[in-house]
Amino acid sequence: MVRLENVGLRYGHGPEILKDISFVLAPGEFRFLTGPSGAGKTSLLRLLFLSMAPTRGFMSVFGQDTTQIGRSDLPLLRRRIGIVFQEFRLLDHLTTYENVALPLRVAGLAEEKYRADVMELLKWVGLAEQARVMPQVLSGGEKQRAAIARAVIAKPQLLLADEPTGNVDPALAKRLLRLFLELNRLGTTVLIATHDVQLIAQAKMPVMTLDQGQLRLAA
Ligand SMILES: Nc1ncnc2c1ncn2[C@@H]1O[C@H](COP(=O)(O)OP(=O)(O)OP(=O)(O)O)[C@@H](O)[C@H]1O
Repeated sequence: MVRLENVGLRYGHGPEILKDISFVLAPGEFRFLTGPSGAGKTSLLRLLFLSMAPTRGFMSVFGQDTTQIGRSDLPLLRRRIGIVFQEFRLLDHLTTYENVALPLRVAGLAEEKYRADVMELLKWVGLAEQARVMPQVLSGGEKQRAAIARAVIAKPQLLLADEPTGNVDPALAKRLLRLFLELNRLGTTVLIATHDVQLIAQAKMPVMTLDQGQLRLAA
């Protein structure tokens, strides 16, 4: 699904912030990515979402060498990835419902085919009442849940999530974890960057730790 070999990353002429990162994420795996603030977790997710290219090393996503992926290939490849950004990135001109439904609309599905699924997922993440409101009026935790719902609605092959429980209480975090685990059970490969030790303890899934740009894998 994902392979990195001795990947390094620097921003401009700055210091190398990811150093010799090597790991394989096999199809169907569920892993956490943790590490201190500034360790490079978001940067690693940016690489996997193909928002940036490594400055050295080899990387492949869905079996494709990322240096061979052209700009025009990106939209189709990204449709296979669900992503929860730390800053949510909801579209301001769409309602919560429309934001969550967007991946299905983009995939060409007719609304009558997905309306019930979107409403059910909104209910599951506790946003049924907010379906018709615009993102500006949502709280931080509500925005986060909308972003998660949008990332999982199309059952992507790969789910990348950056601090997906950073804005919700422990009970909701537990509920969201169930959503990620269920998605994984249905076949999605999952990588979650988080500081949430409770979440990691509950999931009992492998943890990769980034420290000063270097990766350690702990069981
Ligand atoms: N666009 C950028 N330009 C220059 N430096 C950047 C950029 N984005 C991140 N960095 C630097 O890269 C390093 C890693 O940042 P990154 O956001 O990947 O860490 P993180 O582990 O996700 O941190 P946090 O847990 O606080 O979100 C930091 O030193 C940061 O200042």
